[in-house]
Amino acid sequence: MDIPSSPGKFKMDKRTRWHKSLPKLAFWSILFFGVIYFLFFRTPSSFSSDTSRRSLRTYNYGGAAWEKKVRSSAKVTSKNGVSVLVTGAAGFVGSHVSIALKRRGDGVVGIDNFNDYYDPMLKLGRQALLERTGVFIVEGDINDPTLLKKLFEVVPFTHVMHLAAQAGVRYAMENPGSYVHSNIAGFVNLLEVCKSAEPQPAIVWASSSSVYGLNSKVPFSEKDRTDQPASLYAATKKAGEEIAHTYNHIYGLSLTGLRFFTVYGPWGRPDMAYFFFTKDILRGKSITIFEGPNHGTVARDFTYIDDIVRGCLGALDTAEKSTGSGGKKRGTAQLRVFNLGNTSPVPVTDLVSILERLLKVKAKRNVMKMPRNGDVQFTHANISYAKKEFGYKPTTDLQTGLKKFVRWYVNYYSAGKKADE
Ligand SMILES: O=C(O)[C@H]1O[C@H](OP(=O)(O)OP(=O)(O)OC[C@H]2O[C@@H](n3ccc(=O)[nH]c3=O)[C@H](O)[C@@H]2O)[C@H](O)[C@@H](O)[C@H]1O
Repeated sequence: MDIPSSPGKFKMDKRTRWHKSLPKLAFWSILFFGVIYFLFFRTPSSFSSDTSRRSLRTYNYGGAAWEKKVRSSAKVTSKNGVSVLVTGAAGFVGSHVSIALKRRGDGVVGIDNFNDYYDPMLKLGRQALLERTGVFIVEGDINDPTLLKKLFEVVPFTHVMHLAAQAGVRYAMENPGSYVHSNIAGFVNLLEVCKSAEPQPAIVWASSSSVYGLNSKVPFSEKDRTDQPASLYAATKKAGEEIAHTYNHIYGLSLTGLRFFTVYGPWGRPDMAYFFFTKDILRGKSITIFEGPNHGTVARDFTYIDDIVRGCLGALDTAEKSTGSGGKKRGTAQLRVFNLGNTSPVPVTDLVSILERLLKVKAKRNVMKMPRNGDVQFTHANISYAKKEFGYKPTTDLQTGLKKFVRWYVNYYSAGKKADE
């Protein structure tokens, strides 16, 4: 480094050193401005935002080879196939839906930011599965308008399956900003790009059973009130439903929201109770089971992933075209919201008993009063609307579904992958 060892020496060599330093100065200036350019103009806004989760890698998109991969992944191979952009494609539901669409001959391109909300190795594992099925996942953020516009330039997607989100009910108290960033800002950014796309795509997106919040009328029907969210997660999903209404009303976007009820299964999310209960039971660690007031039962309408995938495809297949063009509405467009549940709530204590039987290990149960952390005591879906519109009929009970999950879990983690600490 060109730092003077003494002030005297510096004084003596000042002029000659200044001239000698010019090329170095130019080099460092170019490097400095290059870094600034990269940070602020080349990377998506989310990358510099501390409200988003950290991404595994820097995003790198564009170029002939990249476009070729996108086009090839979007290639429709069946007669009535459609081309679908799946957001959150390396996520739990996103990966299963992408594979199902591709297998039936639709063109599928995924997008995912591979953040570290939970073990990114799992997302990479899902990505590898998708690659083998012929689905390319673009690494990038739904908050990046340049990337989304570019994708629509390369492929005129007929549909968007929007499954990217910051999930998890309780984590919203730890990192509220990440929910606003993904579930609100990200959704709006996506809709902005979709509204201007030619043709506008039809959009199917993930809402949540949590929008029912403190609603006590069961089973939950789409007509019930959803103005009492119990968590910020629920509030952002409810906000998404209102935002969907606005974009449908102003721009003629066809929008279908799906209220998923506690989805579980192979390749699931490690932040969900059935997943970390399995991990802790196998390790001999105690698990905490919540109970309601007066020792009341806490229960969930646990829904198996394959049933959810069928629901997603049904919603996509019955989605009508958007009606806008040139960024303007040209007629009334479809706006729908469906419950996708199992219609058979199971107490969390029963979930634990099923896991004990499947794992052949007794759980160390620690029962405690449900903290006020966003959880609700009970969920139960009325699914008659989805049944009527696209024949939605869940077929997997919790026992059967957990058996498949446990088989996957044991295989996956015994093959050398460690469950996240
Ligand atoms: O349907 C949804 O829209 C949401 O479903 C899921 O939320 P939840 O139904 O809350 O699932 P999950 O956390 O697995 O807790 C399951 C049960 O275990 C209880 N639970 C939980 C943790 C614990 O330590 N102890 C416990 O008893 C807990 O009280 C609860 O009764 C998704 O995570 C969420 O992203 C969203 O998609």
